[in-house]
Amino acid sequence: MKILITDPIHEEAIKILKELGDVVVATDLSREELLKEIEDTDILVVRSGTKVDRELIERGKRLKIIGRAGVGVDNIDVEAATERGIIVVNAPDASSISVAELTIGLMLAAARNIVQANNSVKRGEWNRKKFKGIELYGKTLGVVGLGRIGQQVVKRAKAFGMNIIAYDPYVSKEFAESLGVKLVDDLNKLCELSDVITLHVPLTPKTKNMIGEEQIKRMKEGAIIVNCARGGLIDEKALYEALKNKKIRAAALDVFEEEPPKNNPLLELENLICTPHLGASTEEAQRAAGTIVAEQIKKIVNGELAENIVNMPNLPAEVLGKIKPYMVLAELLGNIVMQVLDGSVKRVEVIYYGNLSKENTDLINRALLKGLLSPILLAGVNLVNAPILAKNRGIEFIESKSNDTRYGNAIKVVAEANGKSFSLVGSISNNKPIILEIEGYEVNFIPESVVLIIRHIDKPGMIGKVGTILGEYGINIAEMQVGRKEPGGDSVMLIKLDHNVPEEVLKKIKEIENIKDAVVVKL
Ligand SMILES: NC(=O)c1ccc[n+]([C@@H]2O[C@H](COP(=O)([O-])OP(=O)(O)OC[C@H]3O[C@@H](n4cnc5c(N)ncnc54)[C@H](O)[C@@H]3O)[C@@H](O)[C@H]2O)c1
Ligand SMILES: O=C(O)[C@H](O)COP(=O)(O)O
Repeated sequence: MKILITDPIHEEAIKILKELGDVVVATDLSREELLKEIEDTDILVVRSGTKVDRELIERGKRLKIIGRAGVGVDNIDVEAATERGIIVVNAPDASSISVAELTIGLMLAAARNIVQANNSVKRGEWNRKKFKGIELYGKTLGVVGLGRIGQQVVKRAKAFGMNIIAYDPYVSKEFAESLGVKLVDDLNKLCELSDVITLHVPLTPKTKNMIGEEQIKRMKEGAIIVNCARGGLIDEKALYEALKNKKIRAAALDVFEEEPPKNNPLLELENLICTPHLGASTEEAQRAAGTIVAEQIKKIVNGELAENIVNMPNLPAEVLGKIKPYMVLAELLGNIVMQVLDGSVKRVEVIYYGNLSKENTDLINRALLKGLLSPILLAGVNLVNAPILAKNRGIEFIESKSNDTRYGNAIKVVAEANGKSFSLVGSISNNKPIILEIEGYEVNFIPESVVLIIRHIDKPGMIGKVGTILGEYGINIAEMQVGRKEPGGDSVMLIKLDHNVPEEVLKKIKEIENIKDAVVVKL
């Protein structure tokens, strides 16, 4: 397995990755070299320096995982990766404290002209008047984005005696209050009220240029603005004008719209201080980002669920622990359904029962679709792309939740293909998937190995006839059960076998009088 690392990552992370495969560290590749290297790469590990676009992803025919040793995935075409079933994984918590500390550092530097004063002294000057600053104490700090980093900034700014307000439409007033922050419901209002503004939101179409001419116009005369989030959040032209005419006292940027900045007029301004995207560049953050992402990759390679997969819902470890057995069950149910229907599935309905119906079932749905598609698609179905693949094949997927407790925590799957329908109810017993109902008939059956599913009319001797044919061909029965609603009526036989059933044996079984249908399911 080839693991290609194209940005500098911590040596501890490289050590972990070396246990998994052949690591190639190549941090100075040209675009052409990168396009060549990716062709036989299984796992790509990057930071923000490598542009992982659609072209690169499509060239990576063997690519299965893209690891981002850091937070932002805006340099990765996650959509293109998802379509190919490539898992994108990152380390979202690794650098929050480092970025918050840099933010505070830049805020202080901007308020006290530390950078300009340092440069002046080094030039041989001693100008105490020119560099008079302002205190942060008692000033209002406007935090845009109250996520991981925003919260760390709040904690630290409180120690300076700042009054903190925040704008984040996705957090509650109560949550903000618990941090000692007053939430404002409008970005313009935050701009009007703040002495210092700091940005901690992701760059999305919605947040692009969120600080523009209008917002700057609303700001207090002499406000300070800090951006340690992403270039592109601030309209750099508007910022340039405001810094030049001193409407804004100072700006401190760790990030630029184009990195590294080329011919950017902002760099000529005395009241603009900056760092070259250093937010996460500390020993601690780099060790954490690298090792977290390497451990996540290790989990995925070992077939375990990783917590930080970007193109799948992320659930807290304790929730994941609870639903994991049901993911195994759902995948199994989907697999059985497809093998039984053996046709073009048009519609799949899943119903969750018991306490399971209260959980986030997205991952279970994905597992079900993965199980459903695996028997018919040669390769490449995984939890990431299963919903897209199902949609592309025109499969209608319907999920509902029931508070009916008759099965306990259970999953019912009803699917239709070529005018035929098939249903199964499954649950977990002693940590193992179990079938509780098949086509409405109650059973209690652990599905594994090879299962022969027979629909028949309940007549004396049916089991014997099937058993005799299997015996003639040396096929051993490990377990068998019959589900029926009434004696003499339609019934279902479930037979677990130690060996596969050849076509001719299946044909003979189907020819037995009163047998309506027989299918072999391999698990
Ligand atoms: N400078 C660096 O080296 C560096 C390092 C790490 C992260 N970052 C960047 O910092 C930013 C924040 O990272 P984080 O880990 O705190 O992210 P996060 O996901 O934990 O928090 C983002 C917050 O922004 C809020 N938000 C989203 N859209 C918003 C909008 N339109 N208006 C207001 N709030 C909105 C969300 O509700 C969330 O609370 C990201 O852009 C990330 O890429 C930069
Ligand atoms: O999103 C991030 O993690 C930061 O922007 C840091 O990027 P870097 O890993 O390239 O330093």
